[in-house]
Amino acid sequence: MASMHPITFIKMHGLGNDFVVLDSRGGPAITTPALARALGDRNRGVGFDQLAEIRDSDSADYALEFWNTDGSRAGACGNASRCVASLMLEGRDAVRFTTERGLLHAKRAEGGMIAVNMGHPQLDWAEVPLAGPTDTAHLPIEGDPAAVGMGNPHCIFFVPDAEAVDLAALGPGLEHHPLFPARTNVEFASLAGPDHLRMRVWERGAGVTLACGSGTCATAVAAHLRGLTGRRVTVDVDGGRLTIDWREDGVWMTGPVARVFDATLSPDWLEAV
Ligand SMILES: N[C@H](CCC[C@H](N)C(=O)O)C(=O)O
Repeated sequence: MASMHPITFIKMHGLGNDFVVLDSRGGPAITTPALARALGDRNRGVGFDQLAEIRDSDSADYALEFWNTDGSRAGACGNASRCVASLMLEGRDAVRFTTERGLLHAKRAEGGMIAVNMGHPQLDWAEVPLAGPTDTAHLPIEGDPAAVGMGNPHCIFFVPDAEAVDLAALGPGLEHHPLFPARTNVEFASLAGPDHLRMRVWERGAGVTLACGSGTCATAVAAHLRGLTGRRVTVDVDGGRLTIDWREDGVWMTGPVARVFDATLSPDWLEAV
């Protein structure tokens, strides 16, 4: 892939859910499926769970586009949204940005944390999307999972012990289950205490990750709808802790972010992509 200008990027993570952030505002979009796959290669590229590209927006402060390591697009990514917001919040109290699912908001929270409103959950089968009319609260899949959309699809299982689940063994089959025509992210959660969940995730297009913001929101929504928790919960994922608050104006997610390094892609490497 030839490029006229050096491409710089920022490596970030939220609870170990790691990202390459590209900023192509003021110019043409950079990411292609081939570039996402090459950059996502942890041996020959940089490595990430998702790539987030910042674009210009007519209606908000900026727009965000998300890519998985397999070169597919993701409609939502909560942790990358929080990471990019932390950059954009410099000198501002709040930011508004557009994603595939619409307008979202983010702001600073206590202790250096960043909070993002991930919007309203999608509980209708067509919105998730599922393959046909189905009760999203109880899917006809062994283990009685629920389906929740957060701008991307999630299939959530409540199990006695999330830590005992073999994600790598179960993830691929569920990601490609025929009930989910756009594939799905898969979460396994157990109740760790009052309004406290333990959750682990297999991500569509990326595999096992240490955290998934949209998945945490979807799990908190499903847990509340099943009567397991209130509307505000603490969720422990493999990479740390997120707080989810399902309010009137949407599902808020609060947690830490980290900027790891800034770098420039080598033109020679880019040429070979
Ligand atoms: N890690 C992201 C979700 C990526 C979802 C992606 N794997 C998809 O294809 O939907 C998050 O923090 O929300």
